[in-house]
Amino acid sequence: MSYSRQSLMCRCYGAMKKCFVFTSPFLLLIAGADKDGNLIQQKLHSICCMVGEGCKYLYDVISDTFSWGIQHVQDTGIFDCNGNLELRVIIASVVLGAYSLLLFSYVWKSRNIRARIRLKQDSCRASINDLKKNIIQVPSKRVEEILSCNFQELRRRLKKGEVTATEALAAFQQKALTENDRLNFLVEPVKEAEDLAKDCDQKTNRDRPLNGIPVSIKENYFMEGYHSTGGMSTLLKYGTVKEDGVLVKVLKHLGAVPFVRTNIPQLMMTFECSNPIYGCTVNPYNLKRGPGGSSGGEGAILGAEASILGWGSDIGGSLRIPSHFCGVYCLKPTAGRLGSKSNEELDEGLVQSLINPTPGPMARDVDTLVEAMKAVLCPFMFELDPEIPPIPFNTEVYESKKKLRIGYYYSDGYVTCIPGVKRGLDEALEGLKNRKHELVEFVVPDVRAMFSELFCKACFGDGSEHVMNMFNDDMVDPTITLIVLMHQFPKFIQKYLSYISTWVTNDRVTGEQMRAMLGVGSVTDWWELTGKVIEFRKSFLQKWKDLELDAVVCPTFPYVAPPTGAVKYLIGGVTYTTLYNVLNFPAGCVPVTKVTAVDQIAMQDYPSNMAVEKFIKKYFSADTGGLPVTVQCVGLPYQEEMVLRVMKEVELGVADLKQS
Ligand SMILES: CCCCCCCCCCCCCCCCCC(=O)NCCO
Repeated sequence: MSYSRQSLMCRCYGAMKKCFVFTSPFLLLIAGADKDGNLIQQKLHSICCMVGEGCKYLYDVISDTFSWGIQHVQDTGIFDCNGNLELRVIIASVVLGAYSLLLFSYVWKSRNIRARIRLKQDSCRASINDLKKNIIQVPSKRVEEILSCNFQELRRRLKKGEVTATEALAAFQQKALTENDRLNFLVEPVKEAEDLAKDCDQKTNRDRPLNGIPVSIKENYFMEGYHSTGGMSTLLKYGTVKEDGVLVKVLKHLGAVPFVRTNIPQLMMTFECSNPIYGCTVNPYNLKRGPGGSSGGEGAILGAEASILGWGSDIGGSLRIPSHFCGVYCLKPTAGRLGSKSNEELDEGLVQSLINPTPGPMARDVDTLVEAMKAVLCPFMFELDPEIPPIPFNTEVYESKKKLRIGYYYSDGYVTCIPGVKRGLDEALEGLKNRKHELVEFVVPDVRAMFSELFCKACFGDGSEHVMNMFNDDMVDPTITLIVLMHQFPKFIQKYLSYISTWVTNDRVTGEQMRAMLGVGSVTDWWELTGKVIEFRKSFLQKWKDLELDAVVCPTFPYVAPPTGAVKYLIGGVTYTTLYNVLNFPAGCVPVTKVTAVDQIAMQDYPSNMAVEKFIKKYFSADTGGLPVTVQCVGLPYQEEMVLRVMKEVELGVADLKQS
């Protein structure tokens, strides 16, 4: 699908609107001015003085522009401003008329957007209700029996014919429908699931590696006949996808049964899970809190045990953050290992290729992730997408008994982890030590610069223009209203606001991030940014090599699931995950513990210098009991098998600790 025509129209419309909105006040001022423009200038001055000293610069700019406007009008002699009332009335009427037109077009557009959203919502609701009515009836005891199987056990039973694929599907559909009423992780059920399951029940198909395993799929994955919107209703206009993406084709080929499509945040660049089409998903452990994002629907469905294997994607933490918030396992592969033709990233035709997203599996134990990776890294996928390096799963690395040298860190130097998260890492490290692995302290480089100067500049290198064009024809979810609103201002005002925000938050990263989102200026700047990313990767790799590490274990995120709607105050935490996207290192998450009452009391000593720390203190000192904590295991590029091995070691080590 190509967005170029829409993009051009949006750009023209957006530019015209901006031009008009920002120049018309000046026209009105001119219309209302006396001969020298004094009256209005005086008013402006007193308003700016009232707002405060900080506005002096703004006043100067406006005042200069205004004087220039008056002068220009007088010089050209087009309008006589010397008290000619009629002319002023004409200017004022034209401006107000144009404003009314703008208002009308806004109302008209909103109406269309709402209608488009309602249509999709109605069709999703109808699909869910249809499934509720027509679901294959399986006795509840049988459902419980199926749901209590782990992946290996379910696969064994399916293979032996002790459980049919149709029964397995019905069990997970039932569970998903029930849990969805409480958590809202469903976008829509997959209608063909029953046919796929029936096909799996043919005896000849039983040997396929994932035969009959129901899998949940994030909404941005391409599936024939389904919309892939990333929560942007404007993309509904392009209709449903015409062909399955690579991973969906591979999963079906392996016998998996995609049975539901799950929710995401609008734009997929935040870790809330809310958008104007499908609504807000909540956390299975605490309904007032979010499941994370952007693969938040996957986090919630797996956390609620209504799926056994899910597929999400990650460019800044979107697999790892929901895993951490919902207490499930995930693997973010090296971008490239599973290719790039599986899911919608909202930028097809306009691709940022410096920091790449990657699809990846989510599950309820390490073994499932291992089996999923073993299965999909197959000749069928390598043939389907020759750009994927034909590297099958390296069982030798995964099963090796060699003792490992593992780096660790408790802090990346920016946002301090809350006590529950630190304790989680303590336990993981103790488990690893007990299993005779060598632990080495690892100091990560300056993540503040990495986040704003590399991650945000790369991801929003066009000054957020592409996404803002899409918002011209969409509703904005309340979770990102502030940041989208800010991008409506001219760049110089955004820059001004970024400095104010650094001062208000006592945190230079917030301002730097805002400026980074204004984009890079030229191709030379982009090349310079590319050079910086390469240099950062090189020096990080050197540090890793100097310490002769096999892997690194560290916090996944500095805090646990936040209240819904609070992410906008807590963005800073994301440096723990974005680091490994900038580096393009594979990373996976293992649940290790849950927040306790003691952890909550220990929040008293949490720092509160920067605004983000104050918010963390506010949101995580209470009501966090029982929320899951994971640790992040990291490996070198294309060493997913090593990451999985370390994850398994952590899983076993922590289990041993709990038993002793
Ligand atoms: C101009 C409007 C932009 C609004 C979006 C809000 C931007 C917040 C600043 C960036 C923070 C980055 C968070 C990253 C979250 C994870 C994203 C991710 O991995 N997405 C996966 C897509 O497959």
